[in-house]
Amino acid sequence: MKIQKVTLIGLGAMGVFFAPQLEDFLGKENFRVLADGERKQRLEDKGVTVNGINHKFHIITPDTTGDEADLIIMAVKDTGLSKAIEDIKNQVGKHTQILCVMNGIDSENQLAAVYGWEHVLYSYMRISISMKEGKADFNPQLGKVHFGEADNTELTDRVKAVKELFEASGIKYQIDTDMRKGLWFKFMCNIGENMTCALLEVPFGAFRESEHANAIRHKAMEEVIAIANRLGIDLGEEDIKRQDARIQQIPFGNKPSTLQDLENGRLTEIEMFAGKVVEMGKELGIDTPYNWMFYHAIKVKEEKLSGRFLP
Ligand SMILES: NC(=O)C1=CN([C@@H]2O[C@H](COP(=O)(O)OP(=O)(O)OC[C@H]3O[C@@H](n4cnc5c(N)ncnc54)[C@H](OP(=O)(O)O)[C@@H]3O)[C@@H](O)[C@H]2O)C=CC1
Ligand SMILES: CC(C)(CO)C(=O)C(=O)O
Repeated sequence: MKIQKVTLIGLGAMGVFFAPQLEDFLGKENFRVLADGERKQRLEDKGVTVNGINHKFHIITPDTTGDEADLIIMAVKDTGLSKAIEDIKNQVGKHTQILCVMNGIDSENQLAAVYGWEHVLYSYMRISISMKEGKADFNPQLGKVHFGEADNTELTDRVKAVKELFEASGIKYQIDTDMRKGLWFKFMCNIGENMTCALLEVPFGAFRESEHANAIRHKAMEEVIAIANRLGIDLGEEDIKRQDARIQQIPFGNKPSTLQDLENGRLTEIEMFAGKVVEMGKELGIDTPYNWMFYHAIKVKEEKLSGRFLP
């Protein structure tokens, strides 16, 4: 299996981690961005500017038929996932593989429910990029896409094919031996960090200085560990310690995406973060009071965005 044609849906912060290198390697015809309507027009007219270079990628629409991709990369937000799952329909052929690089632990399940696990690999990102008005500046060497089967003790043909593509196009990647653990570790960090920072309106720097911010972060992460353990995922206190050390190195003023969403007047991915923890806690009989509070408090912050409580 060789990947020659790639379709990306979601040319935002995470999408631009891949797009320039894939276009360089595959050529303009074989690297396509899926979009329609006003979004297509905007991407064709203005493109996106990545590290100072303007790119106008080859845009195709969801109704394009007979031109399936070997690989689909999905980099939309949770709020756009259901529509994106529909939009890729004509891109999925017999051998197509899909990487959905979103945060959270559920996007792969949602994709597999529609297209089948034979088309879906696990994936998540470890890099922070912020995109505003079609512009993003970042060092692609400082982050990675993680991907693979649930268990990668031995690489399957489809994982080898994606690995070969990323190597050839210079995209930094990592294949975790246990991808489900990787995904849940990232989820646990997002719950602790994104939710706490969004609730308290503080940047990552708060975790260097405030025992109170860390107390909330730790309790929220412990709820994720309790759920993960019940599902047989080997996450524990040592993983919290690992992240405690790492968090000291994040630039003081950086903000997780949930706080950035609120500050930019956008709805957040609260349903796939605290919402999912509360939902799974209920199903498994595990109390999740910290995530319950995050869920409802951040929902109120979203309601405030529309000016709902102005006197
Ligand atoms: N940003 C970060 O640092 C990180 C983000 N993540 C995760 O990655 C995922 C993506 O986040 P991010 O890249 O920041 O989000 P962005 O909002 O920057 O990008 C999402 C992109 O998807 C586009 N889009 C949405 N729906 C469709 C559709 N149906 N067809 C075509 N394009 C569509 C949006 O277009 P438009 O703008 O026109 O609406 C936008 O360009 C999220 O789950 C996030 O949590 C993970 C790690 C780090
Ligand atoms: C960039 C990073 C890793 C920081 O928590 C993230 O996933 C987010 O902001 O949503």
